[in-house]
Amino acid sequence: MQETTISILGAGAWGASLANLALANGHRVRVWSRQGNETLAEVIKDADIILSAISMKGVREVALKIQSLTLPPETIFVTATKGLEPETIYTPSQIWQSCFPNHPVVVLSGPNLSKEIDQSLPAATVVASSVDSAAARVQLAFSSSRFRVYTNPDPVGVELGGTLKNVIAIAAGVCDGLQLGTNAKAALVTRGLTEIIRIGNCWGAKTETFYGLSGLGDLLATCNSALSRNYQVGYQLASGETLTQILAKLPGTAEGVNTCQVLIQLARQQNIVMPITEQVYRLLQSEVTPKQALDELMLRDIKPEYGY
Ligand SMILES: NC(=O)C1=CN([C@@H]2O[C@H](COP(=O)(O)OP(=O)(O)OC[C@H]3O[C@@H](n4cnc5c(N)ncnc54)[C@H](OP(=O)(O)O)[C@@H]3O)[C@@H](O)[C@H]2O)C=CC1
Ligand SMILES: O=C(CO)COP(=O)(O)O
Repeated sequence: MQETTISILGAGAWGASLANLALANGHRVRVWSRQGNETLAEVIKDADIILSAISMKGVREVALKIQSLTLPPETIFVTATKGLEPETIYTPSQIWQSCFPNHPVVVLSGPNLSKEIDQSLPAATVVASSVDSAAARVQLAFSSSRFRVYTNPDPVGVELGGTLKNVIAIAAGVCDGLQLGTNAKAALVTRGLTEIIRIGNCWGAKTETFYGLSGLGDLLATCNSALSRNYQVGYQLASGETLTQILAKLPGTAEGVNTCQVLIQLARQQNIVMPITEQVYRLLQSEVTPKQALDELMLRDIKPEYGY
């Protein structure tokens, strides 16, 4: 395998897992975090690939810092963040691309609970870019017998699958916390996917992408695992804890909390019907209890399965 210099930005759970995957493949790997001793300039020097696993709230700040540094034009940016910027409704890849218009940007997203990856359990993911050669380079750099990497030509669709499922994972946690059963969970996840496709199409994402690993695949993983922080938020809300209490003890980031706010803003502006997302939003705002949110969903007007 071609040895590559990979700089990972963010030493949280996902950044650390991705750094270990790259190290195991024999690449030169450097990791930057706010807590580290090395400067950003030192860490990204001579990087072939700069991979960001920074949580959404820090993406633009770090991208702007790198903008002031000099980079060779062939440096590839990879983004593994699953969130939306509230002010612009940009996805992370759109932020990186707007800051670095002449560099290839690749999205990496899939059903990838970091704790399982850290145990070397098998997993698959997707890398997507408008620059095929960049996606192929990242695919090669991260592929191994325990991490199967597919390419996809729809970066925004791949990215939104990972981002939008976090809101449905909060709802899935509530569903399990209330012990509503397997039928309810299947209905919730399936109707959740309908909402994801409905709003995802607004960004120009392809419907078929949402049926792939980065969409349905990640939705299934996150809605069915206690390892998911977003699922945990919902599960603990169902047991009566407040959002403040839950977030205070949550290990790491649950991006779905902020993503839900951004989605509701967009859905209301564009008149997109998103009943599950709406109830998750109201629950996070303490406007409804989990039981009231369930009743609101079950008692909506009856309608055909497809269409609004
Ligand atoms: N964990 C997982 O299983 C997966 C996570 N993801 C996504 O990856 C992203 C990161 O998740 P995860 O690693 O779990 O989260 P963590 O909370 O564990 O880590 C977040 C990282 O972002 C950094 N960060 C936050 N704000 C800033 C800032 N302003 N400037 C610089 N660095 C900042 C943190 O730095 P510091 O330590 O200094 O606070 C930390 O390194 C999220 O978008 C998540 O949805 C995607 C797939 C799997
Ligand atoms: O995105 C993830 C798995 O693919 C991680 O999910 P959480 O952020 O909910 O832990």
